[in-house]
Amino acid sequence: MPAGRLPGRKAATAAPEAPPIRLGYIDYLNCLPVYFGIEQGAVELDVTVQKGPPSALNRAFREGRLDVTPVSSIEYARHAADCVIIPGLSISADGRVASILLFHRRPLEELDGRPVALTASSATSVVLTRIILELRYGVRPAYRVAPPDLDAMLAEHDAALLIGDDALLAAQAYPEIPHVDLGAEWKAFTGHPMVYALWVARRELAEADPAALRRVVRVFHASQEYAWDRRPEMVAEAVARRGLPPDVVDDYFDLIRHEFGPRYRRGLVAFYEYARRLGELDAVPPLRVWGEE
Ligand SMILES: C=C(O[C@@H]1C=C(C(=O)O)C=C[C@H]1O)C(=O)O
Repeated sequence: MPAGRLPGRKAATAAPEAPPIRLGYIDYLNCLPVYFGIEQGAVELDVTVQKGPPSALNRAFREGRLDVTPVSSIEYARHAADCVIIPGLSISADGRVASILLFHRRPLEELDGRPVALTASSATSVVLTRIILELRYGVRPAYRVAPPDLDAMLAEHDAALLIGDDALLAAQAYPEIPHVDLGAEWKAFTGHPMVYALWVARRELAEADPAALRRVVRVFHASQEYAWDRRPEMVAEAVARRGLPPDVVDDYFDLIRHEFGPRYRRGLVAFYEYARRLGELDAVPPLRVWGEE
């Protein structure tokens, strides 16, 4: 669906003059279980939608062009003062994730000083790649940001990071190219689940119109319930959208988690600690979850 309004109807309780919420939507299957009910018009929310890769939504939010959106978890840490975290929601996995993949032409232990391509779509997984390569494997490659095209990336680099649907599709298209799953690597290295993205709202909006934000939170939860109650339809929609085999999509929807409980929060703080150690963060920010402050 192009950027524009989702088919959800205007909420009856919205103030008539309230402008629609500007909502971000990561254009990957990992967001479908959160937005399926809204897309299908099953739950009401007055929104305009901007779709894009995480890096584009990170930037749009930073520049004040979105009110509520998923952002890379590292992006939250870099701009924590300007936003609040929507409770009970994330894009996470407890180990293998299937969509955060480092494809490699030589063993990871041999990547010291070698060129490694990092997808321009990511922020969090770029840092995760550094943590795994530098702290787990003890190598320090020469990183370059590149568009998410595996052929082009590996023509000039010894390894390439892809995320989201690009990674799911590349694993199907290039079964002969070895890859590691960075969610599994993170779990083996730290024992923690990994939180890749958080939904955030502009702090200004949270303070000026808490009722609007409460509505959004309710709708997100209702939309997810709708999605999981209709898992076969959701899988069929995902298959139609991306042309992935149904069993791959089904497996993916088992792996990807949207919770943000204590274990996931500890995993996120551990990730921030490592990021700080690598100079990717000045400090580990507090997790400011809306309603808990
Ligand atoms: C698990 C994923 O989570 C994501 C990874 C992100 C990142 O690396 O910055 C940001 C948002 C999510 O899309 C994925 O995209 O595969």
